[in-house]
Amino acid sequence: MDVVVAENLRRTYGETVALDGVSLSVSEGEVFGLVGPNGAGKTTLVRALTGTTDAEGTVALFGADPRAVEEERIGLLPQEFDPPDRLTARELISYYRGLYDDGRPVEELLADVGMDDSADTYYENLSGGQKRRTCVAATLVNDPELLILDEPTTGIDPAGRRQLWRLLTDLADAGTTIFITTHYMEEAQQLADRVGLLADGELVESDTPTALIDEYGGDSLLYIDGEFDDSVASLLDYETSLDDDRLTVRDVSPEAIGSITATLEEAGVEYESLTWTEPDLEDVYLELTGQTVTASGQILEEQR
Ligand SMILES: Nc1ncnc2c1ncn2[C@@H]1O[C@H](COP(=O)(O)OP(=O)(O)OP(=O)(O)O)[C@@H](O)[C@H]1O
Repeated sequence: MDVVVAENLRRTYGETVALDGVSLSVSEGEVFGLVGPNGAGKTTLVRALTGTTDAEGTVALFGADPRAVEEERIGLLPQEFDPPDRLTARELISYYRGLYDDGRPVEELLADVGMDDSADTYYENLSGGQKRRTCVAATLVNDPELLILDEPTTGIDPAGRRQLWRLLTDLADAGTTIFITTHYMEEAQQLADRVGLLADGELVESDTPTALIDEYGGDSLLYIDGEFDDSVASLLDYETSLDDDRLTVRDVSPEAIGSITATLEEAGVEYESLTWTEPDLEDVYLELTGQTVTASGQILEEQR
């Protein structure tokens, strides 16, 4: 069953087209990762999906209008969620838990997000990552069937991010449907069953990370650094290019690296170092949109 279905969503703000005909669906138990840089339209899409902004097109959550769905079924973490500063993490989660008849135990929620040790610290004194984790716990009080998280890990340090990934993976394993937005390509690649690539309000492509990388990621590359002459390329049965002191060998599997180095050594070619890289979602995004997204979510440059 599809838990989320959006068809042809379009939202403009004056001259700005924030969403330009976005259609997607998320099936029960699936983790859908929506990736894109700042300004791509992620928050507008979350707001359209949750019925908190008026967009053209249609949205159904659990087959119904988002505004008609029982609140118990959904957990939503908006990007701008600013709880009162003078509540502790425990008090904050308790407050949200109190909105439901049958909420989850507060201690369990604190433990789930790794906040048990800082549970009695005022929200204003928590680190950025601790704040965000506390907010995630607040979205889980009602044990939602559908979790919608708008950039939940922005500003969280790598350890905190990985902890949240584990939590979300556990929730997904237990059957929770998750719609998560992020500008971290690695996060989408790690977490999502399916990834949607959003650029300038358009959903450019969506598929499993593996399928996207296979289709658009390009070749794996082996970089061999050393001082070579032009004849080195002819030794190898691969597509190569020589640039300064770097020989790039395309489409090399990890298993083939040994035979390449053996060939070089047999021919008496010395090299300084080897680096092997495989394509990832960043390469896919660049290939499809011409954009590289920085760690802070900015577009580095339009590369074509
Ligand atoms: N209330 C608004 N009024 C005017 N323009 C808006 C409004 N909300 C969003 N926009 C514009 O719509 C576009 C998409 O914004 P949106 O916040 O959805 O992107 P985003 O991918 O969530 O970015 P970020 O990661 O920075 O939050 C941007 O150009 C933004 O400036």
